[in-house]
Amino acid sequence: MNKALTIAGSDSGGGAGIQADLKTFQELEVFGMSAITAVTAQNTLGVHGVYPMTPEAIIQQIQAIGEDIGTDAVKTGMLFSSDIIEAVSEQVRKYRWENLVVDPVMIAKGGASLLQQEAIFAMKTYLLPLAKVITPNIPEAEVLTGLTIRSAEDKKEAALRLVELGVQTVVIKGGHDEDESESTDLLYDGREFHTFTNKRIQTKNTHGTGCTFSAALTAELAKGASVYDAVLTAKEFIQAAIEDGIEVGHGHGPTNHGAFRKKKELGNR
Ligand SMILES: Nc1ncnc2c1ncn2[C@@H]1O[C@H](COP(=O)(O)OP(=O)(O)O)[C@@H](O)[C@H]1O
Ligand SMILES: Cc1ncc(COP(=O)(O)O)c(N)n1
Repeated sequence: MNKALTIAGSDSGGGAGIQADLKTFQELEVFGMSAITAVTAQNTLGVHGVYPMTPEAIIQQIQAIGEDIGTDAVKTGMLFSSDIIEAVSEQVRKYRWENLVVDPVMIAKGGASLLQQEAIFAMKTYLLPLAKVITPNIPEAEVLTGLTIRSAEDKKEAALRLVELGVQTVVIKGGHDEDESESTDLLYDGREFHTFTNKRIQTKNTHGTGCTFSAALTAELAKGASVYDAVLTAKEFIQAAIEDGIEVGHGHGPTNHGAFRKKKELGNR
């Protein structure tokens, strides 16, 4: 069985972070492992508390996996501080983990900060150059490039700049796009642009969409898929998960991580 490791924050509400990643790995038949960078007290209404782990505790979790089990792919999510980013980058380099997906998580949907402002330098300097794929949403791509992104052309310009930072492939996600009918993700690998477009689903239940998308992409890379094919599957996975979103809590509910498998099983009958 192929293996994937997520290095990210815990979401007590179960829709985003480590919980979303592990559910997604399981659904895509990859053995999931985790190194927790921070514990958040979170539900569908927002983030109520953030408790970062020490860099030592994070390093030890990663080493426990690196020294014994190993992994076929790694993703990072919420990393919170420069110290954590530096520690994680050093471990990824040490184990030569090349299938690295960096989801540069910065702000939760409700507005809470999941990355300190000063950590953006460390993210760009130490972590992004190690990444095979980075998956910023539009506001994150704006912070990383200093550009304002409104049009499809702006997205392309931002992708070009992000590849200049040393990343192999950039996927700028379109969830925050102004387009009301579609959600388009843009892939750029330093040579070609590809777009992945699906119908925009009108729903408030989008908690954890970014985490789930990047976890699906990581699981597919762990199984040996090309980046293009992994993005294609991740896009299908998130579309099904949003379509079948779960009504729990009083705010932004989670997506349904089981929907993609259910849809495939129905299609195969
Ligand atoms: N309402 C929606 N309908 C269809 N796809 C969506 C919707 N919202 C987000 N997506 C898709 O979900 C994935 C995550 O995107 P996004 O919401 O931008 O990430 P984040 O959670 O990091 O802000 C992308 O593939 C995006 O196109
Ligand atoms: C612990 C943690 N990590 C990440 C997110 C971002 O979630 P989203 O996928 O909705 O951007 C979150 N809300 N909580």
